[in-house]
Amino acid sequence: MILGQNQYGKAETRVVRVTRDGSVHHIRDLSVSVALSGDMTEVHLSGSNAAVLTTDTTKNTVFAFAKEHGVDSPEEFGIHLARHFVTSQETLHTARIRLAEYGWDRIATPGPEQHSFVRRGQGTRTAQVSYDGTAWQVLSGVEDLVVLNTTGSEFRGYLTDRYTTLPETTDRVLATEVRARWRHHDGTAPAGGWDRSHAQVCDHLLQAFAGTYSRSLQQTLYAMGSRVLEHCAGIDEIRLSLPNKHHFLVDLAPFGLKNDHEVYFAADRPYGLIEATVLREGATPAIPTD
Ligand SMILES: O=c1[nH]c(=O)c2[nH]c(=O)[nH]c2[nH]1
Repeated sequence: MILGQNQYGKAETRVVRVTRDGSVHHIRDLSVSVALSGDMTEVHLSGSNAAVLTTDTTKNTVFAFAKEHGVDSPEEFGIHLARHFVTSQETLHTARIRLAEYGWDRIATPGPEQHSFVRRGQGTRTAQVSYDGTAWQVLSGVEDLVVLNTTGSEFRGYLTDRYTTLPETTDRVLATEVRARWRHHDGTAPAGGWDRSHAQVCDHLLQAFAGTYSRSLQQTLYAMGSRVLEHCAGIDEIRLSLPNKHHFLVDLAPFGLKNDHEVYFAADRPYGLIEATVLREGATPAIPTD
């Protein structure tokens, strides 16, 4: 028997960092998952824990780093953690830090105190930082970003066989829940910073979704990915996973009513799942496909 790939660490540490600027407070809210790999044969085979930095310690490090370094951005926080684990223990060779950020918007209040927030409903920001002591990989991303076009979408001209029942449509609702991850060239920070870059990419994704006349969700996906690569020079690769959130026109004829693209049944499953990577020419694909 041979021990194959293995990794360990504390998953989904929820850390909320409040920064107090007098009576004006700022908040960053993260879920941080640490996965470490290295000389871990003995812990699996003989039960010696001598090479293991405990998952409890990795959780504590997340909290301590939130205090000591603050949270500038998920990417920057992940870089601090990955560098720390790989450079502080000889037995740890690689670190992969996954982060999800839950956004909070300020609730505008009349007085000088600014300490009230409302959870942002628009997508969850994600990041993944990997470091092996030499090379950095930084992926930024977004998930749960739900978007819908009420027209400007058709689907026809597809293959048919004896099992095909789907009618062709020249006007349908197109809706999806965007999951996107994009890779920064050499793990390098964007010129305007991680936060600005993230906001720009999300805006390009939304503009491409809204602005593309869609002959398929596949075509929309490619338009979204290529718009990001066209506008963001530091991004080499983007992977999109787009569930087709089907909206079926309801047959109102039994009630003597005409349905002129007004009433839809929003089915939640099954759903088509359209996934692809869009790459800059010459780039090597490195974003995992799962
Ligand atoms: O945009 C679409 N792509 C498909 O591949 C597909 N398949 C399907 O049934 N509906 C759709 N819609």
